[in-house]
Amino acid sequence: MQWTGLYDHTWFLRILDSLTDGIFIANGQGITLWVNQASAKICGLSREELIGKSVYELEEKGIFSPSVTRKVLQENRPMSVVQTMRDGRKYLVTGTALYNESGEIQLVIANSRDITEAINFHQQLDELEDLVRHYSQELRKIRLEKQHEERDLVVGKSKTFRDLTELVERVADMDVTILITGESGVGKNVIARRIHELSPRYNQPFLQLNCSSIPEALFESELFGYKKGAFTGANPNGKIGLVQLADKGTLFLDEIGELPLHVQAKLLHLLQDKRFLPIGAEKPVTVDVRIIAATNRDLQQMVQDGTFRKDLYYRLSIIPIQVPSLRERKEDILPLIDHFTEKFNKKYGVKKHFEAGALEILLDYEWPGNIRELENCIERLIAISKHNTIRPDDLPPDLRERSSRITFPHLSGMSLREALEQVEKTYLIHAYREYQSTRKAAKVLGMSQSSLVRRLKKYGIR
Ligand SMILES: Nc1ncnc2c1ncn2[C@@H]1O[C@H](COP(=O)(O)OP(=O)(O)OP(=O)(O)O)[C@@H](O)[C@H]1O
Repeated sequence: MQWTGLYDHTWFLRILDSLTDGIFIANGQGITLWVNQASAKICGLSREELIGKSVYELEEKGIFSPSVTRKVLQENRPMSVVQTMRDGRKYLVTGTALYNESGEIQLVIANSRDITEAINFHQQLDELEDLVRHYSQELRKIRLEKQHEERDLVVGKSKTFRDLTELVERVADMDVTILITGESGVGKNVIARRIHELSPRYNQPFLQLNCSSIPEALFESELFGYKKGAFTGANPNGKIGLVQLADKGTLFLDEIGELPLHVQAKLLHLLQDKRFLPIGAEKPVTVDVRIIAATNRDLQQMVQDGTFRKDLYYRLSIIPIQVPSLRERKEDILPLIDHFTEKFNKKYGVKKHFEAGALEILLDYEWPGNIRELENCIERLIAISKHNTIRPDDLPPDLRERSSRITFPHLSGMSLREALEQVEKTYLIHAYREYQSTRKAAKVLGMSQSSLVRRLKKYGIR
């Protein structure tokens, strides 16, 4: 066969027929002129059944859909579509037009390539990646649990707490900035550390800066560091800032609301460009650090007041996590009491426990200082209570008075009169707190207002 033989069109058609890709040729009206064997096979029809048919008709009959030839004719430009055929196989079909001298479409040539395997492969790859991500997080969790046997556990049983932990586990893997909000003592630090420990950065540094503990003038050098001789009084060797020390890891900025405005601007640049300029440096330093911020202040209000940058607020709060107060998840109080009792029994080498009445008061209290207040309270009780059983009258008076339960004083040498006075005092405090007026409280208690006022005075209740 001579090369010149290639110009014989039957030879061209034989070449096209030998391809595994489908070739489908239609004219400018969408009438099928010729298809190669592969294309006929893909369509599930014989060549004779296809030639002469309009692509509009074939599309309507569901032989293929969408028709790339129709799209090329309608939009007058090369097009690609993914077709799913009746046997479920998927094809990437690319259509191109050939034009005549007056610029009208003369032919549309569609090429179909089987991508079923490629798509399946991609899907399998995605599933595999999900699985790897899932198992590596599970492994990190197991490792954490093991470490927590020696260190502190993250305790909680309520639905609110479980939702929170689920959210934490989900966002740990996403390498984004997180803003944790919530009242003081709810566990924002604990959550930030857990996010880091469950993230792929777990074996890199976790550094923490409490922005309320730093004088304004030192913020910039603490976070971003400075070069040799940057200013008088500085360390002559320069200083590496926390941002750089936390490279590849996580930097937790607690009390972010305290960050001065000029440092807010620098932090924003860091978040946007992943680069920063140490004080006195000429060249920026590139870092890969994940920022987690926390606050118990209302940042939105601070934005409105002009004390916190709006752009930084949006940048930080890509994923906001609101940690609920302990009074919004009262179910967690008991497991936390158990946990802290065990922890401080171990610490002080004792075996103390709470009497039911004392537990009731602890469960009933509002805990305005949240988990920190609860933890401190349990530690104090374990450390200083005289007996192994901690009773209601061992609890701090403030806590007893704020509880809405009436507790009966323990038989500890108290006379009946003293015991009754104690009960009376608690009851009066409650009535007064509930109704906020001596007139209303007296009515409910079935006594005169003057007699109530006298008794309140007697017990020093204001
Ligand atoms: N789920 C929990 N299980 C066990 N201990 C917890 C839990 N959450 C918090 N704690 C403990 O409570 C105390 C206060 O927690 P943490 O410091 O994280 O609170 P915070 O919200 O960051 O407080 P602040 O706003 O004052 O910084 C810590 O001693 C911490 O170990």
